[in-house]
Amino acid sequence: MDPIILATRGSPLALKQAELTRAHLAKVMPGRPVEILKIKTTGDKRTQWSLEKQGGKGLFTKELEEALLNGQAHIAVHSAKDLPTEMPAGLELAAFLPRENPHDVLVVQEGVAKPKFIATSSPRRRAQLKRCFPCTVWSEIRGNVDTRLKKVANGHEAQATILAAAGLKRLGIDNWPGLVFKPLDFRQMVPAVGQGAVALQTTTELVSEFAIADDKDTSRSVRLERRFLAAMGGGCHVATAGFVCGSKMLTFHEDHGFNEITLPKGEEEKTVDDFAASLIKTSD
Ligand SMILES: NCc1[nH]cc(CCC(=O)O)c1CC(=O)O
Repeated sequence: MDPIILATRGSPLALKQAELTRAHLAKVMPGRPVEILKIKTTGDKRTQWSLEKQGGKGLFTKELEEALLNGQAHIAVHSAKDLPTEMPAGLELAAFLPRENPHDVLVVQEGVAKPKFIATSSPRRRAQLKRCFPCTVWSEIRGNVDTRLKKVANGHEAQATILAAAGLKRLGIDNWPGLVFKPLDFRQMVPAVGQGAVALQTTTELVSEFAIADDKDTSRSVRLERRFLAAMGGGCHVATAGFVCGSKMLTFHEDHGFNEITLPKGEEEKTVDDFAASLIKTSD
């Protein structure tokens, strides 16, 4: 039987996500061999680029999408968080793996109660944590999860950073010499849209074939979160956050602060659209 080819970035976290996908497909489509194709994205090549200033959309996804469109791969495995809301024609999200812990974690040098210097390249994280640490000086940080942990532990760049619990968990990291991990609750830090979820993207022709791999609960939440982000006109360079849990959606936006809304059954999409429209209207 022809193998299913998974396109993935080569970072340690991306490779873990590809392995998870392989294991998940082995369960839902037993007997189908799965191969992993590593692809370097612009974001992997341009390690010195500021994600805020030169970031642009799709820095970690574009080359994976190209592999789908030119037939090199059947599925592109993405961190849902890194995936722009606009998708090239002919591509769709076929499935989401069950979501990992969606929380963010403040990683601080041991013995530092209030970090004066925090490094993060995420405007979402900075805008939210500024409320807890108004006097902190903020800088950007790049690199894989372990690179960032090393940078903070050796103290050259900052005294603290913020990481996704999901990434740490998937890499099997639950402590680091010289650092303390402090999980942030949702009121301090609304997660990024899609955080903790792995999205399986395919061509339109293959969507139905891989729909069997979809975790319905994750899919519903992340699709609603992405709908909110799209309505707010955001990518990862805007401080917009959204997280759906059961019948609630938590949001944060730099101009509108924190909000919690209820999503009535059967009217979830309309409620998200109306809420986004009401926020946009108040900023006119
Ligand atoms: N932007 C990089 C990125 N993309 C996804 C994750 C973590 C895993 C996830 O959220 O699913 C990370 C690292 C981080 O934010 O700490």
